[in-house]
Amino acid sequence: MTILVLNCGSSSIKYQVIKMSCANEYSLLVKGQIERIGLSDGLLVHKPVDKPKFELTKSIPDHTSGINLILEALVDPDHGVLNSITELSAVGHRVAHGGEYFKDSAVVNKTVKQQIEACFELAPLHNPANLKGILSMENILPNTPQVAVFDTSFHQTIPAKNFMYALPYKYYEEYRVRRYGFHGTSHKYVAQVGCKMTGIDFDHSKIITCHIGNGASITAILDGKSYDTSMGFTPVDGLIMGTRCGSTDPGALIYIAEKEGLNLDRLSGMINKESGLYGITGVSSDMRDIHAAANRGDERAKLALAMFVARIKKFIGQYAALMGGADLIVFTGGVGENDYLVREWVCEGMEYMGILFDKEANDGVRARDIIISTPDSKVKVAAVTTNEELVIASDTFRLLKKRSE
Ligand SMILES: Nc1ncnc2c1ncn2[C@@H]1O[C@H](COP(=O)(O)OP(=O)(O)O)[C@@H](O)[C@H]1O
Ligand SMILES: CC(=O)OP(=O)(O)O
Ligand SMILES: [Mg+2]
Repeated sequence: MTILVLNCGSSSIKYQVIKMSCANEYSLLVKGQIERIGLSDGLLVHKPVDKPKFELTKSIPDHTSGINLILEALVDPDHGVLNSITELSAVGHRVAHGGEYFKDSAVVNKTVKQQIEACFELAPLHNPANLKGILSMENILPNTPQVAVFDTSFHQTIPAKNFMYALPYKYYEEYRVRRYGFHGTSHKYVAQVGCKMTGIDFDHSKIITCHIGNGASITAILDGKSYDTSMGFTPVDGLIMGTRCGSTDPGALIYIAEKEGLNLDRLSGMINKESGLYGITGVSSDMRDIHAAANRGDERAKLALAMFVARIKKFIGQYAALMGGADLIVFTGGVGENDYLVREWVCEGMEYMGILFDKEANDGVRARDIIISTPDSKVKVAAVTTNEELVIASDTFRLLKKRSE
């Protein structure tokens, strides 16, 4: 089964073409990504396994134009990996919000599309992009099955004491307002890889996974199950992100809305698209630009970095308290995998909870699975490259196989 996986993030599209012959046997044909969607210098990086890498810088205004660029690259005579798009037997999609509709991945049909759309207002930066991906592929390959894999599924084990908000109970009953959590596919995958690297038993352990990309979330995984997570009803809660504010006093938002006469739409735009690293600095939503500005002496960029790191530390502390400690902390996502300085700053001064950080092992390491705690550290720390696409391909294979039996 030749599967195209599309992972439409808020600022990026990651893709892979994977050939799967059975659940654990696969070969990768190409992986790539489009970055900086919506900024003036969008970038396509296309890395076929058997051919040289291809890169293209151009403005990529939205996800649809991004998908078109990817499809062109897949069949290009020089760096393509397929003769024709019709060689694809299935498409697996990452979908951010599945609400309480989906506890597992699903083969896309009319109802599934309606339910993804029903979650639009809960994940305004993601679900529209995810559905656009599905519809674009449906147009191009109307007879090819598509599977949706949800960020929220892994978090369905979170107990009510951690997923409920202390709002009037009727809003949970009437509207299912609760914490859902996101990046579940990634949190589970990197926790399992981190366990293999450190010899920790995934099913009997306390793990804190930090998925820090443009969107960022932290999860407490107790005995192999998601126990709490920093994103909430929507992906705007928790950590400071590229353009999202993360946890903020709701009273402050009401106050600003009143002062500025913001309607709910503009308030939502403000917390989702104008806040976070971009909002604090006015420079960029991209962490690389924030470092560059801080190095030039920009005080607000320095402040944003300090706030970003402090927020991650606070969540690690909360989750260690909630689980009675931690055996393993994992960093992943664009920042977690590449930004060794952020990893170092987060782990600084954490000896009190048993973290002995290995600065030498960590220094300069980007995009590599590596243990960054010293051998005698009680709490292990690792950086792990996430592979949401592989999990999505496996789920696509599993569901379509089951359907054909
Ligand atoms: N070498 C790097 N150093 C620091 N940050 C990086 C590096 N490479 C990527 N990033 C950051 O990772 C973030 C994007 O993460 P990613 O997980 O790809 O995003 P998304 O949430 O859209 O999936 C951006 O803020 C980018 O600056
Ligand atoms: C849910 C979410 O924030 O996703 P991303 O990291 O891709 O923006
Ligand atoms: Mg992402």
